[in-house]
Amino acid sequence: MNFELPVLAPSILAADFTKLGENIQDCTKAGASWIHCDIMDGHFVPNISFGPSVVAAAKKAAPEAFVDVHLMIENPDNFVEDFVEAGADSITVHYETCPHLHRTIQNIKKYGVMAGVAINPATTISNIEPILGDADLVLAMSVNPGFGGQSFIPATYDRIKELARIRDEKGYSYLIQVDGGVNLRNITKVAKAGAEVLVAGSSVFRAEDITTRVEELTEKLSSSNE
Ligand SMILES: O=C(CO)[C@@H](O)[C@H](O)COP(=O)(O)O
Ligand SMILES: [Co+2]
Repeated sequence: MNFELPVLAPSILAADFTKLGENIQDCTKAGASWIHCDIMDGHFVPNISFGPSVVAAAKKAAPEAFVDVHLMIENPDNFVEDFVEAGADSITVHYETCPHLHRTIQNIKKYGVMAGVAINPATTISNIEPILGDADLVLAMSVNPGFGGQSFIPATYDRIKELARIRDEKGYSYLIQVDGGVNLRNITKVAKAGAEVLVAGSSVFRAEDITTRVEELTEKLSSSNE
């Protein structure tokens, strides 16, 4: 899969589902190479979103896009195969839902997709240190998971830096992803802290013009490297 870092991952949770394909294509037209899909079960998080059929529809709308599936569900192992079949290119599970996280990560990798580990804002990074060498992606949640449209929690900046420090020190290779409350005002600071995959939902899909907003956010990401 071809993408340059840092990369924007528009979250379709905030899309207009009556025009999902069109909304996604507005993103890819503007150069978005990732699409983020939020799966919520009403148990781990207090909200229900959608399942594999919507992920399959997203993949159909943009077959060339990298489909990033964020599982905010209990017992994620039971659903990995369904999301792979739906077209997921990466599957991220929450540390908080996985008593056998090592096994879950290996199970995801068995399908040949990227395996990610997410942590809630209140979870200490040291909890996932034993698994960091196996993870392809680490997602530091910058809001409490469950809803779009929340405000970015500023303590996340230090957590991103810590994840980058551990990766350098240990020679690991995971991508650092940040999710929640990313917008035009803070995206440069989030990227400069070391985030490489930046999820944005409401900032993209609630904009007057989705394509323009993706271009604006991507431009800020490109210049954050300078
Ligand atoms: O996983 C989640 C929320 O739990 C996110 O992916 C949100 O969907 C991001 O939305 P915004 O905060 O950017 O509106
Ligand atoms: Co998400």
